[in-house]
Amino acid sequence: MVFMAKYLVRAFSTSLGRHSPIKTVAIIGSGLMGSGIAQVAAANGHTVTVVDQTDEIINKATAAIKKSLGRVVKKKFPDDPKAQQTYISDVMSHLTLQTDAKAAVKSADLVIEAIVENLEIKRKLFASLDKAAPPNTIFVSNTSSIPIRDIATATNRLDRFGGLHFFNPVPVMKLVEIIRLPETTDETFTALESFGKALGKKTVQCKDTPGFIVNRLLVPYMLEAVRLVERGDATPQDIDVAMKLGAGYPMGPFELLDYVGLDTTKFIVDGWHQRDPDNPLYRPSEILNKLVAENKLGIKTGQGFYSYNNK
Ligand SMILES: CCCCCCC[C@H](O)CC(=O)SCCNC(=O)CCNC(=O)[C@H](O)C(C)(C)COP(=O)([O-])OP(=O)([O-])OC[C@H]1O[C@@H](n2cnc3c(N)ncnc32)[C@H](O)[C@@H]1OP(=O)([O-])[O-]
Ligand SMILES: NC(=O)c1ccc[n+]([C@@H]2O[C@H](COP(=O)([O-])OP(=O)(O)OC[C@H]3O[C@@H](n4cnc5c(N)ncnc54)[C@H](O)[C@@H]3O)[C@@H](O)[C@H]2O)c1
Repeated sequence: MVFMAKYLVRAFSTSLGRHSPIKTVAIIGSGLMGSGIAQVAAANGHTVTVVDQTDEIINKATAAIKKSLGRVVKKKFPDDPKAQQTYISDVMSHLTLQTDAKAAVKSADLVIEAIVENLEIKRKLFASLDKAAPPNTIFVSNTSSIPIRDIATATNRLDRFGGLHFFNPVPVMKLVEIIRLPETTDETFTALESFGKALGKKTVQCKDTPGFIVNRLLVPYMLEAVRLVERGDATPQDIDVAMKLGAGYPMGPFELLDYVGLDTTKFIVDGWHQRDPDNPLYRPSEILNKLVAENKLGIKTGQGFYSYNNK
């Protein structure tokens, strides 16, 4: 009986992935996350339009996707350059990159927002997309730290709104958190779950609680690492070595901060500090503020806690 129940659960969850009602996806924001999500959605057969603010940014994103696909095919088709090229061309043929968000959402089953971590900018975007997209289109935000409700109330579709939180680098990280509002319908939730599975990800669900699951635990850890340095207790290099070799993490906290982006990190810390000013966990960090003021944002600008100019 137990075996039968397990079998049915597994069969159902597999069929969910295969029969995702989401075929056409618009992704707003072509940075680290938007380009990664676009790549994975296109590689799994979705028709994807990615939107950003300028052609220059779009070109950069196209190059980043091709570079990442280059890494994927090396593993998928070792020693077969022709198959590698065919795969890359096929994925790219499912992708359009452009600058008109309203046009992009007109035929989308799902809109994924992956723009800068700023509530007012996200609300403004969603308010305008709400008017341009068909009524049945589902909207999600990939926000790291902003309550989904605060973003969703800019629209009139709370029943078709949720959070879909991917992890960086999207082509490699296997998890997607699905955030559900009380108004999110079962139909919307199931569609998001099947979309996550269709992308080959493991999904977990969480209420609209600060940081959801992963960032609720990760952010205090990362900030405590920065405070160790601010107190002069240890260097970033030694802390990174310690956490990799002593705790088994694939990256140390400073490598990960540079990887995630120090601007995104600062947006998260400032937002949580504003919401919860007495909580010492989210006290602003002097080092982080200084690096961001100097446009040292991590890997994406070539300099953060570490320098990447020679890489
Ligand atoms: C204040 C706090 C702030 C918190 C912010 C939160 C942010 C956010 O909301 C949540 C997050 O995302 S949190 C962040 C969550 N993220 C983490 O915690 C990440 C932690 N880091 C890691 O898991 C690893 O260091 C990496 C996977 C990044 C690199 O692995 P590695 O072993 O050091 O180096 P490797 O050997 O080069 O790569 C290994 C394999 O991956 C492949 N590949 C890599 N990049 C690729 C790409 N872009 N495309 C395609 N493929 C890519 C590569 O080809 C290779 O394949 P192979 O078949 O094995 O040859
Ligand atoms: N960096 C991470 O590791 C990570 C992980 C998970 C979630 N997130 C979240 O994903 C979102 C994007 O983060 P990112 O790291 O990809 O940022 P990023 O800075 O790499 O990219 C953001 C992109 O959005 C574009 N953009 C800004 N406003 C826009 C608008 N109005 N219309 C169209 N494009 C616009 C920018 O030009 C930029 O290309 C944020 O909400 C962030 O919190 C980030």
